[in-house]
Amino acid sequence: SDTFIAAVYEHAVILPRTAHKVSPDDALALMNKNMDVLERAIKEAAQQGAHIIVTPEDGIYGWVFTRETIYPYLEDIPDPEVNWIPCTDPTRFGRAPVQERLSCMARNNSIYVVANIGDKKPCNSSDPKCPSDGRYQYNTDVVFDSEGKLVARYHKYNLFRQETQFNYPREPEFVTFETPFGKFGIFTCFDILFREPAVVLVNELQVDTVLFPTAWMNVLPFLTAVEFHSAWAMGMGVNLLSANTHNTIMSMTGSGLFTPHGPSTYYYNSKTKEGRLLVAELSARPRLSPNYPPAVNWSSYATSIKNYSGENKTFPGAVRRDIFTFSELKHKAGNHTVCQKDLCCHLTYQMSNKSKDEVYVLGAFDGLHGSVIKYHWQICTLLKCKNTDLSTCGQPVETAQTKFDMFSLSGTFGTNYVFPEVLYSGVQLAPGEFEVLSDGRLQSKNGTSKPLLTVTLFGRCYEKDLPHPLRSFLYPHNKKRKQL
Ligand SMILES: NC(=O)CCCC[C@@H]1SC[C@@H]2NC(=O)N[C@@H]21
Repeated sequence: SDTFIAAVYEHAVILPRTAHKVSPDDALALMNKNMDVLERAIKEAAQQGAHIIVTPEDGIYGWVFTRETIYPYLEDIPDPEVNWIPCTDPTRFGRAPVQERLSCMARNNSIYVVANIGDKKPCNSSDPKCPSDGRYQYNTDVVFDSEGKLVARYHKYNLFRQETQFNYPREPEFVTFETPFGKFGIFTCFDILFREPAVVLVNELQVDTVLFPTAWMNVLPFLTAVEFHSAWAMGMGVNLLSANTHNTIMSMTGSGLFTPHGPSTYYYNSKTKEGRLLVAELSARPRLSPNYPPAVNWSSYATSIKNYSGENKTFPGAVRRDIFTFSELKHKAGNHTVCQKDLCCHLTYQMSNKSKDEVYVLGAFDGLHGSVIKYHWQICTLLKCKNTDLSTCGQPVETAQTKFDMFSLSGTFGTNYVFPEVLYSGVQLAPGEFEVLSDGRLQSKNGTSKPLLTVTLFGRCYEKDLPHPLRSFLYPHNKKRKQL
């Protein structure tokens, strides 16, 4: 069929009450409490006609673990090649109550169910990389089809900071599966910032829709969940079904059904403690749709024009640890250029009202981001400073009062991987209010309906990333895959 109905559930995970190791029965009791909530969401999604539902990373037991304390929560998850329906044959691969229950939820409600659980794989001294406790532990996504069959298993490749409870898989896995409603790929959370497996799934394996369980901590100004995930779907030209964990203390909120044209529906709520189900109808094969966005040459416009207004003063400013080059937008309207290293960013803008209480800047960043894992960003951004003191430009700010009649932002990017972001006051997206031209300009269509926080072209130069320090230490002989 041309379309399908997709659902994501932002789940407020019930966390373990103790940091100590618990028995397998206690671990299962906690996981069952979470699965009780997920089951209600799955039933509701199925009633609304959904063909597939995505639930969040860490959604069944949380994230506060050591290798040892997570062990009772893990199950051996077989390769889907084995053709297994845990609901009808629960003991075929040993004890697997979580897989059994997820499979039954899928089967009983005739819906594909996507969940994130932990996989354990015993190893021994014949494997020189085998951890000293005799097992590998993986952060794992699983997919059960509408008959309850395990059809996909994906081990998270780009672990985030303190996920010390899990191992890095030796190689990235490129997991896809076909359905009557398109080809699907899957990866998890921090993976979205890297080439493998994310870009390979889209550009080489040509998936239509990416399934994306996440536990994403929001970071303004460029990396709040809905902002970046919506931009990634647009930049890559695929559907992205993003289910975030809901935990406001950890700044985790923001889920959505994102398409190549922008968000179909999304949710961001930092006030409530409740979860939320989102359901929407999406194109099954967006690349075949007549209005699929044309390819973009991200540097075409910016390299073709002369730098605007060379006499604007620039100043350095920190966005977290990254030092940007900024230039203040002193007037109600104008043209600006700001450059850093190989990147020049151009902006034409007109504010609806120029308030004395708010300062906006144009910023450029071209360099390595990150302290342990170092990966290369090229960023052009129009952003609101926290207050009128220029030293606050780049600090998180959630509200604004200034609307724009127009903006047009472009940059001399050295990459094809540029993700267009527009964020309004209150961390709200701007569906249908902006467009990306084939020459690389990100511009408003009819001005902004709400005050503006940021307009950003977020570029990733994957080939300039430094080798991952831990992965190179563990697996020094792994070859770099040839890039397209
Ligand atoms: N569970 C995860 O893998 C979390 C990862 C991503 C969070 C993103 S990565 C860069 C930003 N820094 C954060 O703390 N949150 C954002």
